[in-house]
Amino acid sequence: MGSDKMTGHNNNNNNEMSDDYSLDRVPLKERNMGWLSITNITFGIATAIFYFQMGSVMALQFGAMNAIISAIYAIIVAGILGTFIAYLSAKSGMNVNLLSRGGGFGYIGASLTSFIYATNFIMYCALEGLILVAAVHEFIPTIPEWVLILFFGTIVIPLNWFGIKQLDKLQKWSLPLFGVFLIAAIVMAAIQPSGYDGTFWSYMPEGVQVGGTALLLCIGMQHGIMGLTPLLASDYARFLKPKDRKIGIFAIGFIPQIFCFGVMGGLGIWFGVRLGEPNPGVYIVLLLGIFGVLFTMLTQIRINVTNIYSGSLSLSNFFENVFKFKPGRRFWVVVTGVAAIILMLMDIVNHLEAVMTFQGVFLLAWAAILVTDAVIVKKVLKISPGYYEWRQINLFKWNPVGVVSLLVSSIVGTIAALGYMGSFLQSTAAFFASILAAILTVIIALISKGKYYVKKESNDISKEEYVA
Ligand SMILES: Nc1nc2[nH]cnc2c(=O)[nH]1
Repeated sequence: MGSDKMTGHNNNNNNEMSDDYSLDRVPLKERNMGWLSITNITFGIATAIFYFQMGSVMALQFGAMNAIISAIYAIIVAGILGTFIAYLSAKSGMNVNLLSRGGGFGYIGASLTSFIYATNFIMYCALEGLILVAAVHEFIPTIPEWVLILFFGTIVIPLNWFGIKQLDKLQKWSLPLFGVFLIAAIVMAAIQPSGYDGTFWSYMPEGVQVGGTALLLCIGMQHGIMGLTPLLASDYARFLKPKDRKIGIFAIGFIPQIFCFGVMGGLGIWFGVRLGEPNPGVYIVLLLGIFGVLFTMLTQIRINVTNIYSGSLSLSNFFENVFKFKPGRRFWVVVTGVAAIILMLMDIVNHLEAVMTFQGVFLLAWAAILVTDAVIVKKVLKISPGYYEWRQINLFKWNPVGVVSLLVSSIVGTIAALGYMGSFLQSTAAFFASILAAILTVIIALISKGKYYVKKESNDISKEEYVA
């Protein structure tokens, strides 16, 4: 795609798969996707029934109003971060793996983030796959679970073969079907007698009130996943047409958060309260029968295709940076899929709570560092280049700005999130870790005078791609 000259490395794999760009920015002339197409791809994540579950569990345990307030908080924080990150990606043509290289981490520093990010997608892929396997197994218990794991684990691999254009088609065609199933589920729930007499938002379990500990616990649950959606918007926003940028960054960065936490989470609250059941795997099948299984199949395949896509991009970046190993994105699609299958077969996903807690803190802090670096270090203080360098030849291996900020904030935040610093900090750990990460980013950038961002300034980046 003519980008070899720019990267200084051989990009045969990219040439074969014209829409790959796993190790390279998307060149300006290839940024040709409309905002609606890209927003639609990110809806693959937003339609996951995981968000039903979040809403239902929070409402039944901590009260509907606390669940609603925490959802509004999640939409605002994740939406603001997502919009900024979508802007950086649309301007530079890079996803967060590439942005991190010149955005405060250095190229080995950025491989650290890529690796943790990749493991997160593999774990989510296994988690989402197991939800699907459980629903199908419940309906057809004669098929052994391991067969279902192999089948549904494998099916997402070919669905990722042709990159972003294939994702676009898949999400586009399956969205109307999702809409039909969703409306059917809402109608079926509405015509059933409600398990709760009042309006759904007034539901409160015994002894729980609005605000206080119950609200903090809801916020703590939201923190577990809020960092991920803003970051992964970048895998898709980098393909945005420049002329769609104004509306596009908002559509890609903010609207999916409204859908995840607001619409799906809100429906989860309503279903949970109405049916008195926290598990959508149970109530969707109760409401729709065999169609409930098909609905689950659809939502889980939609989300797992995006998990495999983002996972493969992150693994490509890690192995290129650290081992100079560049077998092409498709190789990493297979590795991500197989790793998720192994996690499912070994049944260890449900024993990774501490790891998931760490990931939640880490992802929000990482998003905060990227945004702080762009807005404060690049734009206000102007102590690092106004563009994002991604070529190893021009980069230092490590930049303490992002690496130290992320390690310190994630470690402190995880200790707090695991409950070692009291119950207030347990629920708010990811938020405070991201504030700490932002402050450290500015302090370390000032102390190091931005020395470790680039070895030498480039003069071949178009002004159009500068973010500051
Ligand atoms: N990207 C992503 N976000 C999620 N949020 C909740 N579940 C998931 C998932 O499997 N993948």
